[in-house]
Amino acid sequence: MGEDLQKILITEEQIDSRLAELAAQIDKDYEGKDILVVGVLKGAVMVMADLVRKIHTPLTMDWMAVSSYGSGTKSSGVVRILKDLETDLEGRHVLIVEDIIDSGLTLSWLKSNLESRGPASVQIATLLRKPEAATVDIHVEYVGFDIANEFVVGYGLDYAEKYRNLPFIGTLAPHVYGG
Ligand SMILES: O=P(O)(O)OC[C@H]1O[C@H](OP(=O)(O)OP(=O)(O)O)[C@H](O)[C@@H]1O
Ligand code: HPA
Ligand SMILES: [Mg+2]
Repeated sequence: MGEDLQKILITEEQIDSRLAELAAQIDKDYEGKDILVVGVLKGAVMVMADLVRKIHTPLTMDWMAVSSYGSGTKSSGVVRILKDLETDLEGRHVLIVEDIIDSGLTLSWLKSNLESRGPASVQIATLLRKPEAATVDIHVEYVGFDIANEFVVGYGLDYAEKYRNLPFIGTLAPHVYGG
């Protein structure tokens, strides 16, 4: 797997300390409330697992699976629900946890979908964001790192379902894409 990588963009240690900062901010902002943390499968699994363990505010977890990428590197723009939440959102403080905001299409669709279910609030936490790739304007409360507009893998992020288990964020060598 090593020869598939071009470079490491964000190390395991950098991810860990940035998530601790985000968790501290979340604890401050949600003081006195219960949070319903919604993880977006499959990419957000690692962020979700590591972030919630650093949050001290009472919380429950639920999962949603949506997909807009299929097996390629470009968003199709069509978001499909593959698995819905099991929780009633009425009156809940919802915090969506994502691995990455790229075009923003997935989250902008997901946020309005969840907002239509009567929650008290819906906010977003994402490990990564690509400001140059945004095609929709979406307000995000908690951002781990803004990165350049290149395809990244690791720490939950895949290319054709591979590399999710890398403990860091990296970029792929051109030969992996068939280049
Ligand atoms: O901002 P966007 O351009 O919409 O891209 C971001 C979304 O795309 C990826 O998910 P994907 O649909 O590939 O599913 P996965 O999490 O199972 O990999 C990623 O995990 C985000 O959910
Ligand atoms: O850069 C990316 N890498 C992996 N999956 C993704 N889904 C959206 N953007 C990306
Ligand atoms: Mg995802």
